[in-house]
Order: sequence, then structure tokens, then C-alpha cells
Amino acid sequence: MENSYMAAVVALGTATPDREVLMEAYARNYGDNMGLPPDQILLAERICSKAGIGRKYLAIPFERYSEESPNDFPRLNKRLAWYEEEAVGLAEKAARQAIEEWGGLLYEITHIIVYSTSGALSPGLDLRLIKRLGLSSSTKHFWVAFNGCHAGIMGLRTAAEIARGAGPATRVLVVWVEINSCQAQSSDPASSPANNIVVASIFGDGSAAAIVAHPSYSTSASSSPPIPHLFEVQDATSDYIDGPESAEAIVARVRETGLYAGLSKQVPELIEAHVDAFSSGMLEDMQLTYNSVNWIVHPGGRAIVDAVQNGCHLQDNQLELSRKILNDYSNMGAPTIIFTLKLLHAEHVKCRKSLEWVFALAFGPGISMEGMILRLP
Ligand SMILES: CC(C)(COP(=O)(O)OP(=O)(O)OC[C@H]1O[C@@H](n2cnc3c(N)ncnc32)[C@H](O)[C@@H]1OP(=O)(O)O)[C@@H](O)C(=O)NCCC(=O)NCCSC(=O)/C=C/c1ccc(O)cc1
Repeated sequence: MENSYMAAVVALGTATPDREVLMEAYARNYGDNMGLPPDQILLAERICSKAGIGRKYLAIPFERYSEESPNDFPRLNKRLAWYEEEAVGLAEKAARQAIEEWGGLLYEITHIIVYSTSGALSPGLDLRLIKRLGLSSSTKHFWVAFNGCHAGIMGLRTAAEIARGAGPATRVLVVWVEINSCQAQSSDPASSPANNIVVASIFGDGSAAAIVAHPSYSTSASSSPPIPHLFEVQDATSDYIDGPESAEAIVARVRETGLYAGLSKQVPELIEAHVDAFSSGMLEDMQLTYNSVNWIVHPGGRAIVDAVQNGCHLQDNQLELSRKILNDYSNMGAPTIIFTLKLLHAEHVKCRKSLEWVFALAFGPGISMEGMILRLP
């Protein structure tokens, strides 16, 4: 009998750079190394104290910025060089963890898709990972740059659509990697100091990977021993918040000074105003309710998690996994929601939570909204 769900997530991997940075001294360290005036350091301290972040992992410490001469504050080429040095190794670490957890044979991976917003390269990380991981040279590869944080769910959805359409032998390796630490700004005249401080405060570095397979994976004639699915992908929907305020509320631009991330102060209230209609529409279609699902929300910032909680009238415990990942890793962009899903799966294995359904939700430039309904088998 044909399975009714789209695809199976059969493995998840995560990785961070080795350098752990505690948030207590973060604002001063950022301010001192970037040459900020005292009032901006105070603002950075205020923002860090409200960020809901306890620690994060950074590949490029702020000291690297202060090592550059003041007249040569790292420009785009320097930042892209830093990205190239760090991104592929971190992505490889997450991908290897997922492959190991899966336990299958490398030549069975049919597709690889890599998402990254914090840098740009060609040949892309897709081809570089094929070589470093030793995948077949005929692996179909996709390099999807410059999407933003909603790409965590977008990547799972795309992999599920490929796996569903391309047949039982399909194994899609999806990798997300962000080296946000090479994008810290202080001197770009086109952006406000407060925006620079918010961006430097809430973002960190990380990578995640998933292996997504056709629903009949465990019963296929694969030479690998079948392993239980982590999640069944049941449904996925994309939408965006329309209107003049939201179109430019979250932006990423490539400038001479590096990548510019712009976050308007309106982002949390825009999400709060629209998240209920999007979420209830998706869940009602599957005869689910807010209380019958585990909520996995992209922790884009403390105010984003608050906005979802307020907009959907959720209890504190419904968002505790998103807040825990924000506290332990910060907003790493697209990989962050995969860290949150992995944590949910680990908790499920440990204590068999009663809820089998999962609602995952991510936001990015647009304001794009990506929702996915999964089931813990
Ligand atoms: C932790 C924050 C920063 C502050 O907490 P708060 O409860 O809002 O606190 P306050 O309202 O008291 O604000 C503290 C100060 O920060 C200022 N502020 C407060 N948001 C702002 C603000 N977006 N601007 C510029 N000043 C501000 C605010 O004006 C205030 O300044 P001051 O009155 O002088 O103390 C909180 O607002 C927060 O979590 N904001 C982040 C929300 C957000 O847009 N997240 C991104 C979602 S989308 C995503 O995840 C990825 C997108 C992405 C995009 C591009 C890429 O390249 C990659 C990825």
C-alpha cells in the first residue's frame, strides 16, 4: 500500500565551531574590538541582556576584526575568504554526523542540497562536499545560496518533494551552514548602529544536516540495514506576510563592506499579527490543534519566539525547546530549526512524550513563512 506521507527524515546531524563564547562579556568584547563608542556599548549590553541567549559558537572571533588595520576594516573579499576557510569544514562535520547516524552506504546518496546565506562561492559547497565526503561523482547536486532563516524548513520540504517524486531509492542529503561571524558590522554608513548591534548580538554559527528518503525507505530493497525513521514529513506549506512594511523588514544584501543583514523593529509585531492564521490553517487541514502538536519554532530571536507565543496564545512549555536552542546556540540562521528538531527527537527517545505530531515553523526575508507538519513514528 502507498504511504500517505511525503517522505521520511532518517538522520539528523549538527555541528558548531569549537569556540564557545559566553554572553556575559559579549557586548563589551564586540564593542571594544569593533571600536564602538561607549553609548553603543551600553546599547549592546542592553540588547544582549534581553536576547535570551546564554552562549554561542563563533568561527571568527571579534579579535580577528581588530587585527585588521583601521583603514582596511574587513571588506567583502576578506569576509568571503573567512567564510571559505570555515564553512566547508563545519558543513562536513554536520554531514558526517548525519551519515554516521543513518548507517547507510555513501553511494546510496542520490542528491545533495546545500543552503547557506552568509557567504557565496562557486564551485559551491555542494560539489566541495561531494568530494570531501566521498559521495558518487554522479550525485545530483544543488547549491542554494542567500535565502535566510526559513531555509531550514524550505530545505526539508524540497528534499521531501524530491524523495517523494524520484522514487524509493532516493536518499537526499540536505546540509545547512552559516558562518554569521564573518558578517559583523560597525562601520557601514548605510546601516544604523542599532541594527548592527542587534545582528551581532543574536546571530551565531552552526551547521546541520538531514537525510531524507522516500516513504517506503524501511521496506525498500536497500543493501543498508533499515533504520527507524526519525520523522515522517506529512505536509508542508509556504506563504509570506504581504504588505509594504514586511517586504523590507528582513533583508540581506551584499555590499562592499560584506553581507548586510537588516532587521526592522517591526518584525516581531508583524509575525505576531500573522502567525495565528498561517498556523491554524495548516493544522486544521490535518485535523490537528495547537495543543495536539509539539511546537518547533525557528528561534530567530527572543522577540520572535515571544511573538509566536503571543500570536497563537501558547503556554510557556510549548516553546521551551526553541528557547533552549536559542539559549544554548543563539540564532544560527537556517540550521537552528534542525537543532531544535534533533533536540525534540532526543527528548522523545528519552521520555516518549505523549504527542506524536510536530508543527515546525520558520521565518525569513519576505517575510517568508515556512510550515511543516511531521510525525514521530
Ligand atoms: C533581543 C532583542 C534584539 C531586544 O529585545 P526586546 O525585548 O525587543 O528589547 P527592547 O524593546 O527593550 O529593545 C532593546 C533595544 O534594542 C533596540 N532594538 C530592538 N530591535 C531592534 C531592531 N530590529 N533594530 C534596531 N534596534 C532594535 C530597541 O530600540 C531598544 O533600544 P533602546 O530603547 O535604546 O534601549 C529582540 O528585539 C529580538 O529578539 N529581536 C530580533 C528579532 C528578529 O528580527 N529576528 C530575526 C528573524 S528572521 C531570521 O531569523 C533571519 C534572518 C536573516 C536575515 C538576513 C541574513 O543575512 C540572515 C538571516
